[in-house]
Amino acid sequence: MPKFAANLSMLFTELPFLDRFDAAASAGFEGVEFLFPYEYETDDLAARLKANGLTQVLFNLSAGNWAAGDRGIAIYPNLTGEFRESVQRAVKYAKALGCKQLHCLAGTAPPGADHRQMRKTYIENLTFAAGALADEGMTLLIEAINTRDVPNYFLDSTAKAADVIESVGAPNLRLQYDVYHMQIMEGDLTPTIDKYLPLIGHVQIADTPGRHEPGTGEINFPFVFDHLDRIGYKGWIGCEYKPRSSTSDSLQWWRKLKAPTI
Ligand SMILES: O=C(O)C(=O)[C@@H](O)CO
Ligand SMILES: [Mg+2]
Repeated sequence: MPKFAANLSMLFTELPFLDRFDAAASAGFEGVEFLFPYEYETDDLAARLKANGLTQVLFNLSAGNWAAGDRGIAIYPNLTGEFRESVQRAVKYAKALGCKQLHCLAGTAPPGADHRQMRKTYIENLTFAAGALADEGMTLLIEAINTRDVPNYFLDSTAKAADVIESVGAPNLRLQYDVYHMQIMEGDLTPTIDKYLPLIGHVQIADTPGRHEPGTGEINFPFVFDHLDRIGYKGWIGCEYKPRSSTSDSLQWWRKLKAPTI
């Protein structure tokens, strides 16, 4: 069975953020991920991880003003200074939390934007970030995101992400393959995973339509999970979905997977 991490930005939101660590561990998770740690003290986060024996699997570099709709700053030529600061800050948090993977959002490119210039900036920023993370034994991840939820997101296909990874050419830059986004944009999930397996550092899941738990939509998750085992995927799977009702109810698929007779 693959290793599953609870995404604390989406699961257990019935609770204050710091209490979600305890809830994830009580539900049987051994790893957690979330969007951003920056409004919390590293000591408080580290204490929750330690008390619950949890691994911090992943979080994101700052991505601009999230509440205002920003989804990354890595492609903007006028924000390279801010980008570099965000790398330093993320590495500081990651070291304190023992976290080995950081995701870098790209940003959105409105119609008429200079895509060639943005790609150049993106490559330069990723090269800088991958270098800074390599010094700490960490991996940088990029994720293709569906443009229905995030219109104009710069990185919107697995092939484009693979091309960017090749252009940067850093061994610690890898792909975050989000099954939900890629079902919307591409379908053909397991052949795509097979093709890009050597690049995949992290997987995330949600069903579609709705971005709810496995079993609520069109994706055959038992097949996908078995497939990941069969092909030897050794990374984590982040449960990055919005529970259709309560988090506890939404975890029925997970209880079944752990104890198939239930
Ligand atoms: O939206 C997603 O999917 C994510 O993985 C977030 O971390 C933002 O990229
Ligand atoms: Mg994702």
